[in-house]
Amino acid sequence: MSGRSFEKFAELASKIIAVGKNYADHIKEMGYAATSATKKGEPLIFMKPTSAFVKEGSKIEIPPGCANLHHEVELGVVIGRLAKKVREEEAMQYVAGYTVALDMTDRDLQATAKKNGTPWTIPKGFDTSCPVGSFIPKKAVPDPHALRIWCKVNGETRQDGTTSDMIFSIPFLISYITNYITLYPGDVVLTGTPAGVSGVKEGDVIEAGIGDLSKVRFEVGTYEAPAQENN
Ligand SMILES: CC(=O)CC(=O)C(=O)O
Ligand SMILES: [Mg+2]
Repeated sequence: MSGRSFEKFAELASKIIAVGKNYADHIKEMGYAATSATKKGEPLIFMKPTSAFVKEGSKIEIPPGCANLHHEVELGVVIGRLAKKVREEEAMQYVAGYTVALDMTDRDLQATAKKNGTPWTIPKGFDTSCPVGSFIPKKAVPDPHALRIWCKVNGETRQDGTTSDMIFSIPFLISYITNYITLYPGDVVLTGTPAGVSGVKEGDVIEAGIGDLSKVRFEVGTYEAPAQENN
């Protein structure tokens, strides 16, 4: 993204790589047996399409047929340089900054996918499933593993955790992911959610933040077709 501002990360062709089961309290609330994300003790990785990005000012759309839409507040890591097979010790050099993100999830559809062993593409990747805040430059965050991360629905606190509770650290995750998938400037890595995920419905207001660094506000709504232009 040379010469371009990272403020635009959500408008470019940026991948969203998401990490699941990275906080023990969330693993517990979801009823998972072990604290390792996978049988091999490696992180659980999935992707969201770029069409999942939504910025403040637009609504989070409830996907068709969804009766159980959950919020998951997450620290988003914005990649600054092409990263391929990066060593853990050098991984932070590839970080441009951070953002507050929501990993919106159709929980019923995800449960069905888990039961059937099918991918989470629709339950995690539907349009507007990745609301993001503004870009926070790396220099504004002395320690990304010591940040309060919180989420409120209609003013009521639902999630209040700390990034110090991540099971897999940011350098480990970048190294692990780039061993398989090359990351490009503007790509975003969602680092998992702490406990407290809960359902939202039309009209609810979700606020989320990372410490005092960044705060976002999104309203939950339904899809509104753009007005037809008369030729
Ligand atoms: C169980 C999940 O939905 C995994 C996930 O996204 C997480 O943040 O943990
Ligand atoms: Mg998540």
